[in-house]
Amino acid sequence: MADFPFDIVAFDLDGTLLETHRDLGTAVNHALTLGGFASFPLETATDLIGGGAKVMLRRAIDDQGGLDDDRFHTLYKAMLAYYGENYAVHTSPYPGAVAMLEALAGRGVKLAVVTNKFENFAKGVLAALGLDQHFQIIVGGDSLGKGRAKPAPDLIWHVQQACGGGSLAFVGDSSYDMKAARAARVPVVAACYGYCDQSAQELGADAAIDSLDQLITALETL
Ligand SMILES: O=C(O)COP(=O)(O)O
Ligand SMILES: [Mg+2]
Repeated sequence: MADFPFDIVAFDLDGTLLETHRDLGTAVNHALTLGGFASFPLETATDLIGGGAKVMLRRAIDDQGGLDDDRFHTLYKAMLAYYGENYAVHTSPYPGAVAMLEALAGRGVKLAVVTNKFENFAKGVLAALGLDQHFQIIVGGDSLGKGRAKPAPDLIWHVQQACGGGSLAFVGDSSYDMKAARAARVPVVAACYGYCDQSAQELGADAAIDSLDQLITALETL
């Protein structure tokens, strides 16, 4: 039993543990350029993140008039290939991430990642940043198959089971995370510094934090 109100803390990745928008945005821009579309400023990539790579490219292309399925698929594959080679160029953990993960582990809490990124990208980027060893399990949008990524509850239940059961709290930055946690019937903390597609109030989390330094106290007072 952990010396903490939760046995397991599961984290979203993009916009929660890692600042990934520059590398994701560069990969989208690579595909947009190949397709003859205008690229966009990397800072605005934050608005496209949350639903996984395909949703991200679809939103960027639909903003410029859309594309037929075959050509979209070609650009999507090019984007994934580019990202797979360049996912840790301008990606870093948010301030306080490592200290917070170590503090939770020191209190006997099991840690997991539940992202809508592809599992191999999530594992690759965490390994490149030297963070993978903190986690008992890392799952992505493709880990359980179609229709089981967030906002479905399945990935959260999967990591809960893989960690041996027990109480779980979830931490995420987007409406996908809030809906998945609600569907899984677990408490959720909103990372308001992330790529939130809604205000803290609209996200309707059980607690909200402005930095990862605030997470442990937020979880203790849920
Ligand atoms: O890459 C995305 O769009 C989503 O990733 P996340 O679930 O880690 O936020
Ligand atoms: Mg996110």
